Amino acid sequence: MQTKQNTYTLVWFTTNLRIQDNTVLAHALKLNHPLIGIYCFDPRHYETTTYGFKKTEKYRARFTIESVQDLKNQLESLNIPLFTFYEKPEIAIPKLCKTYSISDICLQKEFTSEETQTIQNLKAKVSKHTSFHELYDQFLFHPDDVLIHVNNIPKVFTNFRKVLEKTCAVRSLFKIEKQDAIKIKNTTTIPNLKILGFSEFTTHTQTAFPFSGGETAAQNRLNTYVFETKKIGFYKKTRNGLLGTDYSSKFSAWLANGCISARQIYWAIKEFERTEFKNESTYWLIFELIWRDFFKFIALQHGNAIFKIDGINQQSYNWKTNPTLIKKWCSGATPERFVNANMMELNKTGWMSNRGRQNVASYFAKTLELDWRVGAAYFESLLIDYDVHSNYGNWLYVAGVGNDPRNRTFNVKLQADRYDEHGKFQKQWLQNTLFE
Ligand SMILES: Cc1cc2nc3c(=O)[nH]c(=O)nc-3n(C[C@H](O)[C@H](O)[C@H](O)COP(=O)(O)OP(=O)(O)OC[C@H]3O[C@@H](n4cnc5c(N)ncnc54)[C@H](O)[C@@H]3O)c2cc1C
Repeated sequence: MQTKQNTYTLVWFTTNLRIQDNTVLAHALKLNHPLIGIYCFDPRHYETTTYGFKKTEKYRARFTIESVQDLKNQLESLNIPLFTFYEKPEIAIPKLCKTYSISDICLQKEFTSEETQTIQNLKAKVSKHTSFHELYDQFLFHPDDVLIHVNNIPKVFTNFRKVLEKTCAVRSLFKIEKQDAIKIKNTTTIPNLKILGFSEFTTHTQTAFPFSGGETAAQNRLNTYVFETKKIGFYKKTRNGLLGTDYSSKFSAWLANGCISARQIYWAIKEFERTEFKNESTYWLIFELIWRDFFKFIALQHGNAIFKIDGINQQSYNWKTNPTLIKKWCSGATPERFVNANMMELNKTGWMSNRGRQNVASYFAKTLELDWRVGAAYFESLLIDYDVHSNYGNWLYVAGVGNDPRNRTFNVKLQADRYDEHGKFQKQWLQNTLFE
């Protein structure tokens, strides 16, 4: 393709770390200037928060480094250089704009406060002549294709799902082609764990999430889980599991940083249904992807209320902030073995199953009546797959200030009996601690 050579388009990668089916990248290419990519490891993401723990712990930090390394390799194969900095975007990007003549900046459209504030800060610092192009790319169902106004998004998931399934289609996938080579010297490097403030570490031998970050690893997992092993065909039966890599898809971490799109997973499942078989399980994974969209639409609808103690319900409870109880929960030292085992798993691996998350969150917010935002912030710190909408949406839901119409409390003893009948999971994480 002929491109205009004097000016460049900058693609600012955030949580869309892939080249294929990347709406922002595709849009940038249409502007017909040569492309430069940038990714900023934002120092604010690696600071200690007012709750006393890091905003991002080592597990997600390493997964992000791996994802950005893979993105850089993928972009190189398209002749697009990726500049990487350990600097705030509002500082790094204006500097890059001064070095190169950048006419357009393309990025994923965001709608939560920290992200939008960073974008505002940047806009204030670059030339008025630079055009910004912000595009949604994190949804399964594109917000522009959803016929109901965002203010009228149903509060109950089932109603939301039914409307979307009836009235909305998932957009098709597109391929990004190789570009003409451009002569730009890129000497930037990807920061290592040490630079981000961590020591190197080895992956726990019993982790349920032994995977690496990056588009390549995400595509491998998609192929393995769906087509090679056909485990997708048993998903509904296994999804409440606690041990091993295959009880659920494990797509969440790659989805959270955009190494894979929800659309790519959806269309892979459709292909599987067409060529192999279709059953309740193949549908159920799509059903779960709609849950993911639900919390994104709730964030879009309610803005900052998703971070407020009274949540989207404006529901006041007598929340406690007992530091000893919080510490015991975080370190897996409560009177409940099942809660402790899950917290141990999280602390040692950065992973916890959905069943585990529901139980420990319910125990924190409903049984101990602790300020749910502290629990959510702890998850934000530790989880490899932390995603702002899914994390805060689920915490609101479990804490009774969100979208659960039944406002349930989990009985963790009964849950342990049901989902860890022989105590294998509890033994794995509680016994190990005695020998470490
Ligand atoms: C308190 C709490 C906090 C959570 N925090 C996060 C988070 O920060 N990031 C995150 O991705 N998920 C979060 N979840 C949702 C869910 O636990 C994980 O998405 C899931 O366990 C990831 O495993 P998987 O990819 O194997 O999921 P699968 O069971 O294979 O599901 C496939 C995909 O569907 C989506 N999904 C499944 N369940 C949910 C759900 N309840 N809400 C939203 N999306 C869902 C995920 O994208 C997941 O990758 C949270 C749940 C709870 C109860």
